[in-house]
Amino acid sequence: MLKTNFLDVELSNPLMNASGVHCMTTEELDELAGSAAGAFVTKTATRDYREGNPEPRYYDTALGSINSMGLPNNGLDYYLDYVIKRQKEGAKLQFLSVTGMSYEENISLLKKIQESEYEGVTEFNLSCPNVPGKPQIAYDFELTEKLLSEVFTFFTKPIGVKLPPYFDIAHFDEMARILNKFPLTYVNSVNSVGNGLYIDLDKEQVVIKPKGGFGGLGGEYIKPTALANVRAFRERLNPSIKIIGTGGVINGRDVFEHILCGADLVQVGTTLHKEGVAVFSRLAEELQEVMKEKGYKSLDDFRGKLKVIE
Ligand SMILES: O=C1NC(=O)NC(C(=O)O)N1
Repeated sequence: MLKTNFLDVELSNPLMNASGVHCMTTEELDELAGSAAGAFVTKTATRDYREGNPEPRYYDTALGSINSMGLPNNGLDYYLDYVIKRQKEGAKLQFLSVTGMSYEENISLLKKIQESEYEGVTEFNLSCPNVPGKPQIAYDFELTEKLLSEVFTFFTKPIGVKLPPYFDIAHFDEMARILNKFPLTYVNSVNSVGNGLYIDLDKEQVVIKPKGGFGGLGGEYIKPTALANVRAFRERLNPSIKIIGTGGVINGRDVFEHILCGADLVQVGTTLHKEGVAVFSRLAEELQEVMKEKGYKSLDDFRGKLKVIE
């Protein structure tokens, strides 16, 4: 009922973690691999190990979360070794998330993956909002086009881009125009809604230390934005470019809405952080329930079929 196909690999369901949540260590990754999730993605890796921003840097709220992690990770080799090992053990589909701390590092990271034994998917994170002084790449259209143009002069393995949310139709148009130039496997919309501010009223204080309390928002706050980005890119991108929908998934109905907007896979961040890997079986059951209520037998029956008001 929930089975889906991605790069000719059959997945039991369209659910996976959002990069950054429950995927920093091999123990966490093993737990994801052993869970009901259809697939998993690693924490975004930079070339070298990164401590990340000072704590507190993550805070769960009633309606979602705010984070300013600052790309803490164990370095590319740690994650590359992990996915290659699992690939040799027969893993069919894996996602490795990467980003560089400079233009040159972005290129050198992808060259290293291209030259490695890894045959899985690379998720190129163009949208981390939390490294002080490092603007989100994908908000710079020229830079994004320049970077992807160079990447595709040598990169031939499956690759998707993790995008920030856009809030202007002209930006959807411009970004889609650029992305349609490249043989991307997919586009993942959205990363956290950058630079929000959450206040502890009793203390009259922010709740995270980095950047004066500014951080990326996740959870219920961002579902309408996430759905709009999934829908906008599905409407604009070549059908050969798949869509991964991320943002605001609390229950099976939210998963259904992402797929209705065009998502092929759906990632879960904040709710996974709050609930642990049991969230995947809950969401799978709830999605099946919604589909049954509506008389759908497969995801293809309703994917991308959101109706407008004529
Ligand atoms: O791309 C990212 N998005 C986030 O919301 N946080 C992390 C991070 O800060 O490392 N990175």
